[in-house]
Amino acid sequence: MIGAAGRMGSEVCRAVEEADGLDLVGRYDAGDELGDLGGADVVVEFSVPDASPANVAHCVDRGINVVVGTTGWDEARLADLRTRLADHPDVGVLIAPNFAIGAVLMMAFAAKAAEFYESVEVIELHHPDKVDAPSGTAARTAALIAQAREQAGLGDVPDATTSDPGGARGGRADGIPVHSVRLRGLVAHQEVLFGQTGEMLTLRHDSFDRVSFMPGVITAVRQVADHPGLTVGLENYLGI
Ligand SMILES: NC(=O)c1ccc[n+]([C@@H]2O[C@H](COP(=O)([O-])OP(=O)(O)OC[C@H]3O[C@@H](n4cnc5c(N)ncnc54)[C@H](O)[C@@H]3O)[C@@H](O)[C@H]2O)c1
Ligand SMILES: O=C(O)C1=N[C@H](C(=O)O)CCC1
Repeated sequence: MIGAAGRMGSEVCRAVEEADGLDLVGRYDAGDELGDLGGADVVVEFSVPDASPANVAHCVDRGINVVVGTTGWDEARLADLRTRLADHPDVGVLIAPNFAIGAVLMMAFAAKAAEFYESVEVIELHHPDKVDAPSGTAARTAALIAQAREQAGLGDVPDATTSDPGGARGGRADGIPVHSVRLRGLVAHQEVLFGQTGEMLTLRHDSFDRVSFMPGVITAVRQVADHPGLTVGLENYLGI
């Protein structure tokens, strides 16, 4: 486990220790020498966006499969990883912005709904110790929605705003409005609002506890070696 001392890392260590047929062979965090990672077959990586690419590269170069939950993997970082994986065709890497089954379904439902609505906005809500905004889940949701809208021939979301000195309209990801809330007491939550004349559809998912991510992480650990190359999104392992 890389990032073992973190909120997610410590929960993953617990889950792996409780899982039948899995052995936790090493815990690594900032400043630790990764070396051969204790001879691991699979590494789980939940660290920080700026450290994750180097950690994953270290594993790939040693032929170790990796399950990555760290966010911040933009297209440039993914492209570098694909290049690296080309030299290690047997290694599997899964990068998933959200391992909660409900969040994976919410993203799939949002992609499905996108073509039917003129307006859409994403609101993500997380604990205030989170360092990145928008969340990886919101960024991925926006990318999926943007792709579906483009395929459906939908243009920009309607928005007549011409004055917004304080940034009250929030940010944009792939052209989709995204609003990031940071609030003590929250864990990880997201709403996707779809609007059409006379109606509105709201999709909402809540992770109230980090245990919600563990079934997805354990499923990924068990499957990653059977999926060589780079996979983005747990839905690809779940047949969603
Ligand atoms: N995919 C998901 O389902 C999911 C769920 C929750 C969080 N996340 C993401 O996981 C990441 C971690 O979240 P968290 O809440 O556990 O954060 P955290 O701050 O609690 O933990 C991060 C850990 O990484 C360690 N770290 C920092 N630099 C490192 C390095 N170079 N090498 C190894 N370890 C290093 C830190 O010391 C810390 O222990 C974030 O990017 C977050 O967005 C993803
Ligand atoms: O707690 C976090 O940080 C989370 N990050 C992921 C994201 O950015 O989408 C998933 C949910 C929790």
